[in-house]
Amino acid sequence: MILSAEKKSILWQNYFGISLANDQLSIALAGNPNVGKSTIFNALTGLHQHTGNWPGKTVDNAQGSFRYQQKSFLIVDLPGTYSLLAKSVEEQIARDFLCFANPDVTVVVLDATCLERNLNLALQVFEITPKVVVCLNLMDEAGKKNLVIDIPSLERELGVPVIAAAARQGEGLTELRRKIFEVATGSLKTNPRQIIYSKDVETAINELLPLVEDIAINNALPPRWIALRLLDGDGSFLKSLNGFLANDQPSVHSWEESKCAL
Ligand SMILES: Nc1nc2c(ncn2[C@@H]2O[C@H](COP(=O)(O)OP(=O)(O)OP(=O)(O)O)[C@@H](O)[C@H]2O)c(=O)[nH]1
Ligand SMILES: [Mg+2]
Repeated sequence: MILSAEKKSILWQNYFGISLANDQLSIALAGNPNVGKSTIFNALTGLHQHTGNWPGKTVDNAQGSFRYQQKSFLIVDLPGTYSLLAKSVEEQIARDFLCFANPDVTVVVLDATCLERNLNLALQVFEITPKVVVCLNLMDEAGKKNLVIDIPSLERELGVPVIAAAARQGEGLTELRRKIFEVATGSLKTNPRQIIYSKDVETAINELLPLVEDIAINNALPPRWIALRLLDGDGSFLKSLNGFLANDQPSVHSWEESKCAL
């Protein structure tokens, strides 16, 4: 379900302490630590930035805005995370934002010098939202290591736009803005690669789906993602989900109630 602009801006204020205007398109900037997220954030937003803390946490929060093709964009620089199976506070913040904020586009920044490790996060984000642009940053460093990356093939394999960039040198950012615009406005449709798990896991997912569907619909969060976290026994995610349902979706039953139905 797509949240209305009004409902989304209330949710952002209440849950994330971020002021999102009704006519603004929203961008989440995610990636492993130290891959150049803040460099990209600074290059896109210039002086139009606002920093603070995430509500109730001592972790920095940076938001900024820019205009492109007569549209205003609000971009949120998320803490670096290796995985959405969150352990640290930083990882929980990034995971909660990606799961509950419903950004119009998520930019996943990858380090081109260690693609394999970085792709893990991209594949996890694909399970939450199709509206993804991959920014393959540090291409200059990859060049120094004689790494050659076949971008069109990677794009085909991933099913989302892949932009090669060297953000410190300002390379790739014009194309990045264009793809952000196209995915956020829906003029470019993506089809991110989905992980198919073992037969047993897929059977278990299918058994859980009917039980989590109405939670998922009200949250704009794919039921499959919720089912996977239940199978993981991911207590941190379930706690966040309950908190979110209690604060913003009081009409939706909590996970504790759904568990009774299982
Ligand atoms: N060579 C090169 N260095 C870059 C590039 N992009 C960013 N850097 C450098 O990489 C370092 C980390 O960049 P940040 O933008 O702070 O990375 P980050 O992802 O925000 O890091 P965390 O917030 O700690 O997760 C800085 O020294 C940047 O100047 C690039 O494309 N090429
Ligand atoms: Mg940073």
